[in-house]
Amino acid sequence: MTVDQVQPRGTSTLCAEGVRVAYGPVVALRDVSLTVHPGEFLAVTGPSGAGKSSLLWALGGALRPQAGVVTYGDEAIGDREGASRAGIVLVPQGNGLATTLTAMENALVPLLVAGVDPNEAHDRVQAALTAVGLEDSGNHLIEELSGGQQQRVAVARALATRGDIILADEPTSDLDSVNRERVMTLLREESAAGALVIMATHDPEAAAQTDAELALDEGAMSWKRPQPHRSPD
Ligand SMILES: Nc1ncnc2c1ncn2[C@@H]1O[C@H](COP(=O)(O)OP(=O)(O)OP(=O)(O)O)[C@@H](O)[C@H]1O
Repeated sequence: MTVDQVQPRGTSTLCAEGVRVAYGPVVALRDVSLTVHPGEFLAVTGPSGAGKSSLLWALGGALRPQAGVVTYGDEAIGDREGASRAGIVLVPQGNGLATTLTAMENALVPLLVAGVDPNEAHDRVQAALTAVGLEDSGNHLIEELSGGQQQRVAVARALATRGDIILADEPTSDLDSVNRERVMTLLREESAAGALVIMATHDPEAAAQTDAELALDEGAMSWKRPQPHRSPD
């Protein structure tokens, strides 16, 4: 996919205010607040168990915080269905693909559910698979693909959906350096076209390619590299 094929995106701001997430006695996020604008590319970093996935899931409506609120524009994000309707796309850690469907089928499902014309959906998915270097793998079952190829299918599925917000949980963790750069370029292109992109990562080189870096440590946040527009604390 080339930059001029990337569609312009929404104009709303994603906000989290005082978000707390706990799993029973385990507190995964403590009082997390952030505001992210269209076109921003944000990295979320921190050690294993720091709360990165929990933050992405809360922002994407996939879990409900015990306290605080997530809003996208004027809309409160309360569940995954509403978030999906609002254009929030999740690339989950471990890719979330159905192993007994093909790569093409996995990426087609969300488009067809959203009512995209089947021919257009097919073209979009083929373009996205080509963009991640898997133009010949559309008819392969997910279980026939390597871990890195599966991860690229998950990225292609998100690209084909053309969401306003892409929440990508360690989207480059299984990739070699060539494919990591390919995926990072695609995510940067999405952000340059106005998508709001938030990526959890353990990879400092990937994090360095974003506009800002939010660090989590035992659920508490700090800005390792502040957002360009953000006033100092
Ligand atoms: N479903 C769950 N049930 C219980 N505890 C959970 C659950 N999901 C996450 N946790 C706990 O919440 C904390 C934060 O987990 P989370 O997956 O958000 O961290 P992470 O930074 O994404 O970790 P990693 O880098 O290993 O993916 C951890 O202590 C984890 O064990």
